[in-house]
Amino acid sequence: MTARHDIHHGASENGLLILVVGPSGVGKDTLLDAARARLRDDETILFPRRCITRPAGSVGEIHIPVRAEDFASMAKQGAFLLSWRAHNLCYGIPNHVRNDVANGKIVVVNTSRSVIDDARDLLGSDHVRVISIRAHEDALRQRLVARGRESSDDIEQRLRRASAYQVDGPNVIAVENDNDLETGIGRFIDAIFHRPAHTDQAPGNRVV
Ligand SMILES: Nc1ncnc2c1ncn2[C@@H]1O[C@H](COP(=O)(O)OP(=O)(O)OP(=O)(O)O)[C@@H](O)[C@H]1O
Ligand SMILES: O=P(O)(O)OC[C@H]1O[C@H](OP(=O)(O)O)[C@H](O)[C@@H]1O
Repeated sequence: MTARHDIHHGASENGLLILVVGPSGVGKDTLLDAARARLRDDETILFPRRCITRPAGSVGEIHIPVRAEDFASMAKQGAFLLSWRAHNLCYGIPNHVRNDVANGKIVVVNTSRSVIDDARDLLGSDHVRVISIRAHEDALRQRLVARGRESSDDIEQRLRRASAYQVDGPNVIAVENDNDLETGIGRFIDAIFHRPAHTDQAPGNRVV
């Protein structure tokens, strides 16, 4: 569903789109919210809200609510840099992000694993970093149930999707979010700045 436009011309050397990916329940929005709060004084780093056909006021992420009947026409009019469908919802990253990256900003967004290559095609791999949040499969279920946003059927559907994609290619940083939240936040912020961080990557059923 992603419109293809070439923005290689004129892109700033420093601009970077950071895609935060991983299976539902792994902690993407939680880590993003914490980083957004801690880095709020850094004008070079932006955490834009996503357009989602999910009603406003849902548990968790603060998003830009879009009516399902409007989403397709918005996508056709080029409103989104990236867009995809998942969990019976439509998601869009607003198109202004392309200019933010071209102007040298670091833009951090929660996206589907299915649009990583679209982003690389659109912005060039040098301007895309992928932060792949990982956790044990059993942690995903516990967290989705505790979050209480989805029905049990939706949770099972999300868990089935957990291992649907492999995250690979250039400039991918894995962040383990199995431990306490503060550890996960520290690792996530290190990955945004691409600071080498200690990761005790224990074996087990990790979900990339
Ligand atoms: N390290 C952690 N330890 C314990 N609980 C966590 C940790 N990280 C996140 N959580 C909790 O797990 C639940 C799911 O987190 P979150 O909504 O951020 O996941 P997500 O990857 O954004 O999921 P989705 O893609 O479905 O939105 C939340 O209730 C959150 O508080
Ligand atoms: O499984 P994949 O395609 O990687 O991710 C599918 C969707 O699940 C998550 O959405 P939400 O935050 O749960 O609404 C991701 O942000 C993405 O939009």
